Amino acid sequence: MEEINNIEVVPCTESNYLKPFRLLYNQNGTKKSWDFMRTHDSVSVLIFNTTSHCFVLVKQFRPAVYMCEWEKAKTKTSQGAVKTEEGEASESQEGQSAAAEDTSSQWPPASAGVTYELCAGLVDKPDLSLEEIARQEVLEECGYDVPASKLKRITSYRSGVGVTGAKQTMFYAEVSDDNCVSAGGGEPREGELIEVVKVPLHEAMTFAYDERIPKTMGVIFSFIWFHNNMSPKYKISTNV
Ligand SMILES: O=c1ccn([C@@H]2O[C@H](COP(=O)(O)OP(=O)(O)O[C@H]3O[C@H](CO)[C@@H](O)[C@H](O)[C@H]3O)[C@@H](O)[C@H]2O)c(=O)[nH]1
Ligand SMILES: [Mg+2]
Repeated sequence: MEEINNIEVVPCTESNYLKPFRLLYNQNGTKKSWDFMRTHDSVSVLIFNTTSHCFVLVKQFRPAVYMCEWEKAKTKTSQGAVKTEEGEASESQEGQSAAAEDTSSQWPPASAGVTYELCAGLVDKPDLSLEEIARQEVLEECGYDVPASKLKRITSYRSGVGVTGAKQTMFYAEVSDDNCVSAGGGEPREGELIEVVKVPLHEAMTFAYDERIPKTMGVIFSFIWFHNNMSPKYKISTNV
């Protein structure tokens, strides 16, 4: 799906997206410190297509996920083999010490960094409501034009409580093929490369609990929310 090359890892000294800080404080008389990142809040949207009875998800390459897989592959290489989540294995090269210098020989395939997610976006436009931002993300990433008033707020929660503590607000959008105005795929100007994928309703629970499919907690939670709140309107199979 993706072709990722010319990979370089460099220190992040300044960012529009993350700002690292250290909080020093006393808790019940004990001196403590905690390192955290300031980042944007976000919205996510569970999209259900009533024409095809499918959930509409996005699939994209996530550098942070990829680097976790790279760390894992590196450890395994030093033990003798490179292995990725999908179970692809390759023998490590002869002359391990020389290979250790050239990290490119240890990069896992790009697919190791691709995850299934709800359509989602950062809250980085102060003049827009959460619903408006969610509406824009549904249009840009998935190609469905739905009015903001049709977005139903599911709930909000803190994501990454140890590192960012940012709030994510989740919405539900019911769409039909008539609302589909483009193929989606994200904003090319922002360098977004997103694949729109459909998960049939009857496969949703199996999909949610299949650990071989890398995905966010939002996908799992929202499928369960749908099961609890939208059935019996739409029947969902739960043979897990
Ligand atoms: O280091 C960075 C970070 C972001 N971007 C740009 O910023 C955009 C952010 O896209 P957006 O759709 O607004 O946010 P997402 O990356 O989809 O992140 C959302 O979706 C994630 C998965 O659900 C959640 O973890 C996040 O909290 C949530 O904001 C990207 O496409 C890039 O264009 C960069 O170029 N470099
Ligand atoms: Mg996004």
